[in-house]
Amino acid sequence: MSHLDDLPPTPGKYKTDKVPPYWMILHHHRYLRLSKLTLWASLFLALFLFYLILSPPPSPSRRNLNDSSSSVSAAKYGGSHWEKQVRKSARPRSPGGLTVLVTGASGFVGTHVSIALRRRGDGVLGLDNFNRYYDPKLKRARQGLLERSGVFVVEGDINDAVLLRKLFDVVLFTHVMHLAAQAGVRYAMQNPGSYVNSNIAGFVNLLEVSKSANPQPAIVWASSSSVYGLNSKVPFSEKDRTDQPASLYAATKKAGEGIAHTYNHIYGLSLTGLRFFTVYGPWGRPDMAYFFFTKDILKGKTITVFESPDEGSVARDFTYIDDIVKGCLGALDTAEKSTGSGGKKKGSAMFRIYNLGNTSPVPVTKLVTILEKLLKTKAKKKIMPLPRNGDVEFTHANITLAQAELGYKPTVDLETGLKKFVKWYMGFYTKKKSSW
Ligand SMILES: O=C(O)[C@H]1O[C@H](OP(=O)(O)OP(=O)(O)OC[C@H]2O[C@@H](n3ccc(=O)[nH]c3=O)[C@H](O)[C@@H]2O)[C@H](O)[C@@H](O)[C@@H]1O
Repeated sequence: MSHLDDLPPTPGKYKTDKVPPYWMILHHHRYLRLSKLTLWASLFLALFLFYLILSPPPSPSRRNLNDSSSSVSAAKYGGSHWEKQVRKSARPRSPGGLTVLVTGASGFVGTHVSIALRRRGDGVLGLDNFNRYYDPKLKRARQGLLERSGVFVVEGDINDAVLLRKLFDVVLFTHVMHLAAQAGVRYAMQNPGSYVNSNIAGFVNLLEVSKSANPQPAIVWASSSSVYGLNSKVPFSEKDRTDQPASLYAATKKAGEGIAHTYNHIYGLSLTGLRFFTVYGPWGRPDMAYFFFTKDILKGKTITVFESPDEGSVARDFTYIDDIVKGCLGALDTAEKSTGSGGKKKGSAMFRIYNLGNTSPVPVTKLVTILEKLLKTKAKKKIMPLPRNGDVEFTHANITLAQAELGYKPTVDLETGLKKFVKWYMGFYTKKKSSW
């Protein structure tokens, strides 16, 4: 019922000797409405004051964050001491070394790439929001490792344009290694917003700030093998179609490739996308199968192993972290300069996409057998048909292009790589007596 519905629809319809005059009714209704309005206004004011008292002051890292579920901690930056740390970390130690901003530096790939760059004398500044997608203690432990290698990690979010501009003001980055992302294929069904927030909005924010920087950096970023989606032609080549994603994660990574292309086209940013194939190894991600299978096998918990609908095995082109690091460094080293300045394109810049895989897919059942052997424990397995949760049946990389242009040549097979992972896992989790 609208607030007008209780007024007489046709004035003059009522007899004047039985009902008060129209203006009196109107006045009475106005009075009632006014007092109701005052009541609601006071209630709203009280609630607003209550909210103001209870809510914490806004932190810069949340300014552009439209998804609260990523649990971004408050950014800690600014001041002369902070700027000194930033400059020191970003300063190359060898002549001609690169000056690289690594986003997602406390992530799995970010940590390894940052340390490798630092070791060979490049300047590296890390950026990470330490969100709670998986155990932040592991990210903090990686941060400790980075600090011991001389890499300072700024705590902040790629959606924070003010922070990014500040970093580009303090340091003239020659390169950005963009690894900050919302990873994981299956989690996209639970928290779709976090994928849009990091992989699309965050990426655009980074590109916006980079295109306005002087000089513009060359950018290398993480795409994913998942962009091949439901393709059945193997091995996957960069020339193949990528328009059938099976998960929102894949769709956001594919969108990232399109977005990158526009920034290359309009602003002359040099951009290189790397399609990683199921990267694993020490300091890895606890949300990935090889990691939580290890944890569950050791605990005697049942693991679920997916199989194809036709009872065939699900397989992945598992790629060891050291091989991926070499591919990342190869991409940074061969990236040509961006051409734009002052936010304007001056000439065409390079745009590249490469597969970084291992070229030998292994069934997930074989992954379990290797783990059982390394852990000397029989796994309790539940075999289940592959659910429609974003997973694809198999991945297999054609790496000819990366081999020819980046000098990429994977050398570690799954058994050798898992051996190194298990060694790290046992050392890390038993030494720390963690609750894992
Ligand atoms: O290659 C990539 O681009 C992607 O690789 C991994 O995704 P995925 O290959 O699905 O890796 P896992 O989640 O570790 O799964 C590995 C295999 O184990 C299987 N699996 C997973 C979970 C489970 O409980 N049981 C199971 O059999 C999956 O179906 C898959 O075949 C990463 O999680 C993504 O972030 C990355 O982008």
